[in-house]
Amino acid sequence: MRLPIAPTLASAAVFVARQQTAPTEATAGVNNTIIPFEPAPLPQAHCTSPIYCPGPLLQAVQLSGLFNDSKEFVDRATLKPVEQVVAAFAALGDGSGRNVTYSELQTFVDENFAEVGGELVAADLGEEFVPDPKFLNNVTDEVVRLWITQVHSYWPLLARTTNTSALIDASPSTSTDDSPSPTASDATPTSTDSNIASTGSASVSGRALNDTAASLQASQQVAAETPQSNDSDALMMATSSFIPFKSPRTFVVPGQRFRELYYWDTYFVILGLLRSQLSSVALGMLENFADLVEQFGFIPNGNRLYYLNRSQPPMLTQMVDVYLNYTGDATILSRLLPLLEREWEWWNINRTIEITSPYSNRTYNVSHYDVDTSAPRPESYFVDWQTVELAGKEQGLQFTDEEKARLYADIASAAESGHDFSLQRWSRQPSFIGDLAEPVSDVSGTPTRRQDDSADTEATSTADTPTTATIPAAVSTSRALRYLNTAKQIPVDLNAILYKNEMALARFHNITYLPAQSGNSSSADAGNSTSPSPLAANATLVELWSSRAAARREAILDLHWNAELLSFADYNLTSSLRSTRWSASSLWPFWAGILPNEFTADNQTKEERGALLQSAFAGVRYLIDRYNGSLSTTLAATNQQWDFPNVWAPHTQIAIDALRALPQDLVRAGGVAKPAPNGTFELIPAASVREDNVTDAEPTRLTQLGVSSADQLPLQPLASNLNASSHSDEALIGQTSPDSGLQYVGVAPSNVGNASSDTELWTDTLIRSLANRFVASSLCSWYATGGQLNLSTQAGRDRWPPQPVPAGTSDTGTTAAASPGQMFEKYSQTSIAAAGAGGEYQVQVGFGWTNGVSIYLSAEYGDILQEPVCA
Ligand SMILES: OC[C@H]1O[C@H](O[C@H]2O[C@H](CO)[C@@H](O)[C@H](O)[C@H]2O)[C@H](O)[C@@H](O)[C@@H]1O
Repeated sequence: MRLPIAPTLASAAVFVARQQTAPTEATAGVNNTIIPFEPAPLPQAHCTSPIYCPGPLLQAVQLSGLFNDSKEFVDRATLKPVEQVVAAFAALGDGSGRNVTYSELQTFVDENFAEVGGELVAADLGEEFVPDPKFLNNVTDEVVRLWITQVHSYWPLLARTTNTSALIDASPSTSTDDSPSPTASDATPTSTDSNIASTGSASVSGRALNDTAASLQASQQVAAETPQSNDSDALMMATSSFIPFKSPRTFVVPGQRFRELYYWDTYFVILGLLRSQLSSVALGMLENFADLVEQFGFIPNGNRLYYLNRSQPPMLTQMVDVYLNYTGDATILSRLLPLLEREWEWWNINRTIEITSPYSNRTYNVSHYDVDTSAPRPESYFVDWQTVELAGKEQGLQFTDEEKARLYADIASAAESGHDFSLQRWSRQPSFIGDLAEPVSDVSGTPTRRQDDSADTEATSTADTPTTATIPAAVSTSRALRYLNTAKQIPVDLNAILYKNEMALARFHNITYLPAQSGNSSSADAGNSTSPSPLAANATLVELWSSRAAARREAILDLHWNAELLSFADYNLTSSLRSTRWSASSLWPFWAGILPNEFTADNQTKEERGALLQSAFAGVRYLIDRYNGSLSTTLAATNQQWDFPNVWAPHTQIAIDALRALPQDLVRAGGVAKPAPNGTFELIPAASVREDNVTDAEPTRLTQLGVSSADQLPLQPLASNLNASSHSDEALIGQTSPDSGLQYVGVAPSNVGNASSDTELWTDTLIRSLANRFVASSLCSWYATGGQLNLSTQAGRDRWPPQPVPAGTSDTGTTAAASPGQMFEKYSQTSIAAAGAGGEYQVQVGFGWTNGVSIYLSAEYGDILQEPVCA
């Protein structure tokens, strides 16, 4: 959206301009404002487009304030060949990129760029799309069934394919298998190499991601009609940031500003697509990812040129696994298995380091997020540039060029994690998240900062440098990204994913199967074998992948498992300690099937070990009791979107799958949910742990949730109607809400469904609660934004009367008219009928993974999902 001149951004542009050394005419009025030029961004090896990658043109446009969201510019195709656009930009100002004015730039953008999204068109799902897929029969509650039927109907709104009439693939290198595509894995051993050590650690200089970006530009030529001519033959070669696939297959986008294919989102989308009987769409997405691995050796964050320097949580192997399990179609492995191995090699070479455990002195290869960049993310240029370049002006943080480059890399690395941003997970010393100055705004106006501020007392200087600093108390949340050091964290979820991938690769090599036949949807890419012979299982590769998995399991148990707290956690290379703060990432190893020795050793009875296993989830149980919503990412209220109170579909899914992955005999031995006469907080394991190695602080007694007492956690605000919305929170009962002045009362936790029997196993209780909570969040938020349920009874219609569509929310980001009622990308743990908030962009709707997980939960747990209470 072009802003006439948005007051905030325009004034920011003026403000920014005044920081520069370049001449400025700011006083002559905003249209004559000089766009900042210095410091010019450094050229980037993995992003070389003169338009969509860091350079004078991108910097001028993104810092001008012309676009409210930097992503809008980089998603616009040009109307002219790239050379002409670059030449037009060079003619502005004094010809060097300096002294360009706002109004000049506005004209330049108008004349040279198309509207966003032209490379994609809505895809027709054809006859495969049925309005009433079989899974609906599993959903017993009428409210849930009517809602999820509509959610299922949103797939066509999110289905896209390449607009072939707008794209001319001019690059043979992107459309043939045999074209030179020098990537990481070309230079590395394949899985037939059994020398694991040879592919061990990586350094920046060892990065093998080649400069494919320049050659890629030729593949993104857009056929565009010149706006100056009515001649329909006047097609000319334009360009865009879109990376086309080999075939224009259908794929599902997250929605709204996320108008391309996203990597880790797709795992959760596919879970829903399969249950919606859209397996060919799921397969097409697997094939799209296969194209990307063939072309680049890895899967970029999304299929945009500006995402080529980073990936996302590596979930393709898991996508293949769920597809294979659901459809039984092992033929897909003939094309995909070598590419899954190739992707693993990329992570091994580019994102794996060798570290020695302080706990055991053993050395391991572990993976982390570590993007090679020294410039702002093109799609978030404005905010990144502010974070880094205004650090001196705003906070007295005098970054060296090297420190600036490091911070840009840590910002991009957080984006690679998929958790952009979490101050708790990616800050230098997560235990020192200060008394952040800005309150969380979406929690009924109640600041929900942690009350344990003891660690902040010495960190109040605003001139700390990032090499030593934690987040000072006085720093606002929007500026706290200056304290990221993502690459120094060893993320427990990433290593759990890679472990699970290694296990899956071992399994895949243990299958004998027929390769794809011609006529099969994957055959076009798999070759034209007319009489395929079976591909045999390969014992050597089973052994190789099993040993890789075993090595990573050892590392995870050593570095990430806290046996006293019975919890996994990220490992922090700066403090050489596991994090003491709880996050949903702690559940991923259980999802991956890693069971620590405490639960398997035979020095305890099975019942004792079963009880211990239940304690490993005591924190999760307490969070369900304490808050209204599903599981949030962390318990630190930082105003970043991957911290409290935001709830994301992936975490509910992984938590449920973690519980499902536990060995059933142990679960049965653990029995029903333990009684908690004094409240469930008391069930949470606690231990004396060191929170950091920087100060000489004594070990602190902390629970699995990273606090010593319940009152150190953010509050669950009460709505004015206590009876309808409040629920059991034993730590707060009797206290007065600072928000409403009302007393907290104890009533049964809401929106958790009903126990199937008195003997319901503890895991089933948690699964039922989590599934109901997530469905309640997405259903209630959908209803609150105009979603309509046409119930069969008058009583039902009275409970769910049509809601007005609130002003400003009628644009679903898909097709507005078709669906009032919004499915959000994120929700809130403290409110059952609200979207999540915080972060660098407006909360988005559509929404791929929310719909996928909602459909999955309805299909798998339709018999225990209940009509929610939305008040
Ligand atoms: O533009 C800012 C960032 O947006 C993306 O991240 C968020 O949306 C993605 C799509 O749903 C999701 O995969 C990610 O987990 C979200 O945090 C993008 O992936 C980032 O790279 C980008 O910088």
